Order: sequence, then structure tokens, then C-alpha cells
Amino acid sequence: MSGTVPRLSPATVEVPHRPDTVRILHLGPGAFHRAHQAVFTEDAGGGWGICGVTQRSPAVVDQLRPQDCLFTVVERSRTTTSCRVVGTIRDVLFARAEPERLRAYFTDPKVRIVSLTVTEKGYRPDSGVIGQLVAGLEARRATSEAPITVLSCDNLTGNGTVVRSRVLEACARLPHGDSLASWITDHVRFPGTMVDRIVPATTDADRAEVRSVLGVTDEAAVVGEPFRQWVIEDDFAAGRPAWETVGAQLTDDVAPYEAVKLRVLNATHSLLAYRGALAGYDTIAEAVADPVLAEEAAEFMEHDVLPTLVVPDDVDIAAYRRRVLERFANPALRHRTTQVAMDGSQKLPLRLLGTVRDRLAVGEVPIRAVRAVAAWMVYVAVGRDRDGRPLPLDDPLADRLRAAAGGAGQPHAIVDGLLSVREVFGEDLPDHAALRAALVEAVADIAAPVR
Ligand SMILES: NC(=O)c1ccc[n+]([C@@H]2O[C@H](COP(=O)([O-])OP(=O)(O)OC[C@H]3O[C@@H](n4cnc5c(N)ncnc54)[C@H](O)[C@@H]3O)[C@@H](O)[C@H]2O)c1
Ligand SMILES: O=P(O)(O)OC[C@@H](O)[C@@H](O)[C@H](O)[C@H](O)CO
Repeated sequence: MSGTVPRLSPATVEVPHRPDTVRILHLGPGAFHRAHQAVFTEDAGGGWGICGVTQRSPAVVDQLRPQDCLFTVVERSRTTTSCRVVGTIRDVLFARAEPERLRAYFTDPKVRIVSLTVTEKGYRPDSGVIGQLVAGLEARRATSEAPITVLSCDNLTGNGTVVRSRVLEACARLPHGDSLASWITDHVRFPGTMVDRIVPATTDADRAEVRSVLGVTDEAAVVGEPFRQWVIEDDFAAGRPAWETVGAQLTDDVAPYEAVKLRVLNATHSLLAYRGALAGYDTIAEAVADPVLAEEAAEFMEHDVLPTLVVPDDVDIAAYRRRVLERFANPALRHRTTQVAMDGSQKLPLRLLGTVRDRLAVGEVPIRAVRAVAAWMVYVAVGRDRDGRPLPLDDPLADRLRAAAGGAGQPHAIVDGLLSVREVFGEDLPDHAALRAALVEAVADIAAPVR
């Protein structure tokens, strides 16, 4: 209950140096954007204000607008907590309710960057995000024609290339799409990025902590770990904030950094999420505190992932792997296993199946990666933990996955059913006999305690 505690606003908290002008339009101003890009952008200075655009609901607009878009970032290490109010977001809008305001931002030459954090499923053709981008770029072409950069900050392999391809594919479906595609090719850049900061969904307890520390009610507070990293391909059409002055790394080639992050951090996160949730652990920190799961995670990184990586010269991969496990072990974050487990059909191909394919290609069956995939299969098929508590299947393909898994049947039926989902496993993996056999064995082993 907030009682009479005043709301966070410029009247209740002093925030120096707020930018006056919106120069970045951000699609998907969820927890991660607020704790990552908004913080880097505020630190970099130079007057780059952000307008956040929500796609699916006005919830974040309703949280931020009464606060003049101010919000708190709560930074939690194992032993310390600090709060910082961020003022770089200057406007927020719900696209469906305010299409004219959205169009005005897209056509405004002062807006130089459209960035995105819309989750992996936000890039699917049915999400509406790509359509929104194409409509916005079309409006810009018809008015100012000013060059602009589209900056994906989602955990996708080749996020810049993916968003560019999706945009051009959508143009190809329009009646006069060829000329729009050609304008986009000449005027719009799509740099790739690697983004990293663990930012769990905010809870009521987090908001209560902000109330007690700052003495204000903040409905838009977010929580993150102290670590943050941003590697950005330096390919911008119309300028950018000086992010390199505040710790971001600008480079010609993001791909090796992105592969290290997705295959080491995100894949191990998913392994711990599925194995941990099935074992009855609520949080990633609890899962990695289990010696069996910690060893499985460490061995997965060392034996399955490492041989597939081209490690950039400036990355000490042994230290990186150790640090990832230390970050996961931070108990103050309370990152829920079921949050990391969501959208597995979209995440597995990006985080785990590249490693599986690369190892199979050299004649090795990566048994620890296989166990992680098997844990996802058991999570989908059985749908409850070892104490019988239900596990949510929050996934855009949930119905298809449930039907394919066919309930908690025999291991071979679960594996064959889920392997047949081509959107996840492609055309190659379902026919790989050694992979199938290893999956059946791992599913049998992991499912036994939860049946
Ligand atoms: N949270 C983290 O630790 C973290 C770290 C690195 C990268 N990321 C990236 O940021 C993304 C968002 O994470 P978050 O913590 O902000 O999540 P969030 O749930 O707080 O926000 C997700 C945002 O994406 C939008 N979205 C979700 N599904 C969509 C769909 N189908 N179509 C259109 N928009 C959709 C939501 O409306 C919301 O604005 C992640 O999926 C990941 O790609 C997150
Ligand atoms: O955010 P998602 O849903 O793509 O993935 C869940 C986590 O693995 C992820 O958010 C990590 O916390 C993050 O990628 C760390 O930078």
C-alpha cells in the first residue's frame, strides 16, 4: 500500500540535466531498456532524450506518465543496494491509442535512432513491431526523408541483420514496396548490438524498497545487477550519443561478442532455468547454489560451448565463464527460473541449438547441451516440478508445443513429438539419430523425479 507516500516526480526528486529533445524513439520500454540503454544514454549526455513506445498494453505508459517519465534503477549486488533516478526518458506513448503522435516522432528529423527491446518473439511477422517500423519508415520517407538508424537491443543472433531482413521482407509484401525498400537501403542503417545486464521483472517488494529508501512511490522502478555491458557496431546513419565515453564498446564486428554472450550466458541461463524450475527452485540463484546444477552448468560451458566459440582477443573466456556463474549466484536479484524459462521455442534456437549443430558437425554429441534441451522438453511435456507444483508454459507456440509433446508420455514420444516442431529444430536436427538417442536418454533421466 502506498498510503500517503508521494509519487516520484520532478516535484519530489531532483534530477539534473534532463534532455529537452526526443532524439531516440524506443519500441518496448520494458524493464531491460530502462536499466540498460536509458542509463547509458543518460550517462553519455549530449541531449539525447528518449520516447518509449509500448506495443501491447498501456501499462508502462500508465506507470511512467504520472511521474513525468522518471523512474528508479535499483542496483543490487550480493551485499549492497543503491537507488538512482533516471531522467532520460522524456515521453511515452501507447502506439495503438496514439498513432498520430507515433507518426510525428517517426517523421521528425530530430529523431535519429529507433531502438528496440521487444523480446525474441517481437520479431515474428505476427507481432506488429515490424509493421510499425515499416509504416514509420514509410512516413519518414514521405516527409523529411532524413536518414535514421534502427538499433535492435534484443538477445538475437545478428539482431541488426535480423531486423533489417524482416523490414525488407515486409516491404516486399507491399504494393509499391520496391521503392520503399530501396529508400531504406540508402537511408537507414541497422547496426548489430550485444547487450548485457541481468534485469529481472520488478516485484511489489522492489517497489516497497524504493518507497522506503527514496520516500516516494515509483510504479516504474526496475532492478538490475551492477554489471552492464554494451557492444555496438559503429554504423549509424545520423549520429548517436557518445556511448563509448561511458563504457560501451563500439566495434566493426559484434558477432563474436554476441556469440560468446548468447552461447555462454544466455544458454547457461536457460539450462539453469529449466533444470532449476523442475527441481523446485524459484530463482536462478537457488538453482546455481545446487552443486549438481552448478557443475552441470560449468561443464556445459567448458566442454560443449567453448569449442564452438571464436573468442575475441580482448575477452578472457575463463574469467568470463566464472563471472557469469558469480552473477547468476547473486541472491539479491531473485530472477525467477520461470521468467527465464518463458518463450523457450524462440530462445532455444538462438542460445543452444547453434552449439548443438556445431558439435554434431564435427562428430560430437554435446551431451550437456542435449541435457539442457531435454530439460526444456520435460518442462513442456510434464508441466510441473518435482513437488507437483505447476510450471507455466508462457510461449507463443504453447498450444503447438503441448500438442506435439502429447502429455507426460514415454521419453521417446516426448522427444519425437517436440523434435517434429520444425520452427524450433529445423529440417536437420529431427533426423539426427545420435542426437535423438541422447535426447531420449536425457529426457528419461530428467523426467524420472518429476513424474
Ligand atoms: N531483462 C534482461 O535481463 C535482459 C538482458 C539483456 C537483453 N534483454 C532483452 O530485452 C528483452 C526485453 O526484456 P525486458 O526485461 O525488458 O522484458 P519486459 O517484459 O519488461 O519488456 C518486454 C517488452 O517487449 C514488448 N513485447 C513483448 N512481446 C512482444 C510482442 N510479441 N510484440 C511486441 N512487443 C512485445 C513488451 O510490450 C515490452 O515492452 C528481452 O527479451 C531480451 O531480448 C533483456
Ligand atoms: O530476456 P530474455 O527473455 O531474452 O532472456 C532471459 C535471460 O536469459 C536474459 O534476460 C538475461 O538475463 C540477459 O540476457 C542478461 O544480459
